[in-house]
Amino acid sequence: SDPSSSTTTSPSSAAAIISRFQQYLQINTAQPTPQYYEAIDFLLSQAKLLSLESQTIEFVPGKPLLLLKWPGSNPNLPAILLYSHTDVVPSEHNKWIHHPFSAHIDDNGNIYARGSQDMKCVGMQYLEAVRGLKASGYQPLRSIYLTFAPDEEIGGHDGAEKFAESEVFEKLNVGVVLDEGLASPDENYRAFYAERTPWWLIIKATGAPGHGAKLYDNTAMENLLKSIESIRRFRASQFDMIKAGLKVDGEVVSVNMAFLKAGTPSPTGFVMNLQPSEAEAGFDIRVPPTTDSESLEKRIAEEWAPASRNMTFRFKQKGSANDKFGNRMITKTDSSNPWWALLEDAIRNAGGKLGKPEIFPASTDARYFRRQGLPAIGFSPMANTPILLHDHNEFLNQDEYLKGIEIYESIIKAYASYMENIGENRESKDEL
Ligand code: MET
Ligand SMILES: [Zn+2]
Ligand SMILES: [Zn+2]
Repeated sequence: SDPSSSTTTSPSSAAAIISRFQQYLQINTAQPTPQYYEAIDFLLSQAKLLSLESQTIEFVPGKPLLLLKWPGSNPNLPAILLYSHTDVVPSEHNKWIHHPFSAHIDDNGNIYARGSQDMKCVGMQYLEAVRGLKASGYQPLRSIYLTFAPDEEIGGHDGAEKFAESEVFEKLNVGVVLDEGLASPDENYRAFYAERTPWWLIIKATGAPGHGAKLYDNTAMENLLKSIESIRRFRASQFDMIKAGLKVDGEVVSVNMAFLKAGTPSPTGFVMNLQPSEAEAGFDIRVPPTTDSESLEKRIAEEWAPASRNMTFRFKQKGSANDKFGNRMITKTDSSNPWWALLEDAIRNAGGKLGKPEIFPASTDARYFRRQGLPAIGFSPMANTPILLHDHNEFLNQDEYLKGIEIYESIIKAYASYMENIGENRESKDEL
């Protein structure tokens, strides 16, 4: 038979691997109407070919979470969880050079798709790494779980949050979680030991309504603008520390205005000669794990939305700072956490380089596992790649993707072969 044709049709060939990645990318799982069942069906068909055990769980109807298992030979040892989310953020199709669900590969080998970086790459790379390890005859000591979860991009409340709090999860006896990281424009991969927690703040001003021609105090618009100015100054103070090179993204509080809602609408536009009695603004705030959240809350109550200026505030989302044992949600990177050193070694052994441990500047579902007191590491093997998550023209180069599979084979092997019984009695250890 023709050897070249058998290479291209073999499931382990690069062409077959890339084609499976494209297939996953082509499923439209964009919020707010992700096609979850199509994604799960595709992943399940892959899991069957790999003889993995599978279970689909719907903590909330219509929001399936796929749980796969490669059983280890020693089920008493805590297991490894390879975590990914199936949903992606929406995209403005007509502003992309290739349609975001085409998974088009250009002449440079760049694969364009929403989710190519965040984080369908990682989900499929886990599966491909499992395929490679199985083909090599590897047998894990620890059980390996793969989770494909819904709704990360809208907060993870009906996905990872419920999963991490479930009895199903407790029974898995997970010892360490891998979740997403970020692309790196240089040759060093990035790994994250913590993340900023999201506070989605809505402030509302009320004030006296009146004629558009009148100057008077305590209008809703004026009250809101004073707050916006105060928030803008705070934002600048945080950004200045980054600009001065004193801090990096994950170490300061970010505040960005997400919306402004004010005015009196009419069929022909906003009414111009009427000062509205209400005005609202929404802010995406990200709080580092080291920030004193009480003082930030005080700042919000006293400076950004003071009752004395007829302001109120509420949180659309407010992540917790501490885990369920009252500890800060920070995964250790020192010798007390062998998973970190194992990760570093495994990446190096596969020919990759890892930069310094970082705080993830945005938010991931890893926070729900850290909240359970578990070590969770954010890592997406994308070096030499511009950071394009949530951006137009998100892409990942196919060679980087293939390299990432080798990196995961090395990591999974190191993790699932690790003998030491760790990750147990965490609660009592913290009390000592
Ligand atoms: C705030 S929920 C997390 C959604 C997304 N990963 C983000 O960081 O914006
Ligand atoms: Zn993500
Ligand atoms: Zn995202």
